[in-house]
Amino acid sequence: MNNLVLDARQLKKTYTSGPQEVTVWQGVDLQVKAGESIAIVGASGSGKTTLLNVLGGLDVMDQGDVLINGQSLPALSEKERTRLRNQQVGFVYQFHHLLPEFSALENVMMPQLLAGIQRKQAQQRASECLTQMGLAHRLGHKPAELSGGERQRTAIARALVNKPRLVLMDEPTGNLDQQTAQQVENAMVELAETSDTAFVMVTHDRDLARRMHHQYLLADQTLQPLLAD
Ligand SMILES: Nc1ncnc2c1ncn2[C@@H]1O[C@H](COP(=O)(O)OP(=O)(O)OP(=O)(O)O)[C@@H](O)[C@H]1O
Repeated sequence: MNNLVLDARQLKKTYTSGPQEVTVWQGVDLQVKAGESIAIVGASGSGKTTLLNVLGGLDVMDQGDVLINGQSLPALSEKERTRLRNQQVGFVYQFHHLLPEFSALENVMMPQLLAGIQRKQAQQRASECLTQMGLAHRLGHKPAELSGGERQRTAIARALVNKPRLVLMDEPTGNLDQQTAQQVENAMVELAETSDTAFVMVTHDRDLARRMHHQYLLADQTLQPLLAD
């Protein structure tokens, strides 16, 4: 079991709403191996984003344990968690969150500079990642000078640049028109097929979910394998 990248055990998350404690989900188990891709679908409000944030150490759970590469997130200090996130986890969101005043290349270099990698080396690796996403001709463009699909592919390149073991994606094509979404999806599916990174994607789109190796449904406060419909 040593190629398990993500090992989430018996997770429970609650929110306090006035005098009431509201359970978002409980008893959540999820294991993802290197090279595996999984999709999580579920209705709006079922807790998909909350789960992704807990898996990536951006939010805390009430019970359970999350191990990334065998390291238990609750056992780490905040500083160690930040370091682990920077070096081993990539995030892709529905909105690209690129820095507007920097070029695509500089945006993708950023996580490496934060990790202490030298500028020249960072530049080369960022250029490689953007080229892999079909953006070799857009390195110097700022986000406002890129199309929606190009921005999202830049965000994916940024998530991959530090060679993370795990990539977490929250509705990565949710903000794109159908044709652009299709192009970005194809790029993601190819990545998931060819790399040994583990991918966890939250999506409303069951067709896209089916292109991942395994599908789960978040409903009735639990995570369960999604049966074919
Ligand atoms: N900080 C908070 N305090 C209280 N309740 C919260 C908080 N954040 C989220 N919730 C509640 O937790 C539930 C799950 O929210 P979450 O955003 O994870 O759902 P989701 O499945 O990702 O929804 P969507 O598909 O609409 O993005 C919702 O009912 C939401 O209102």
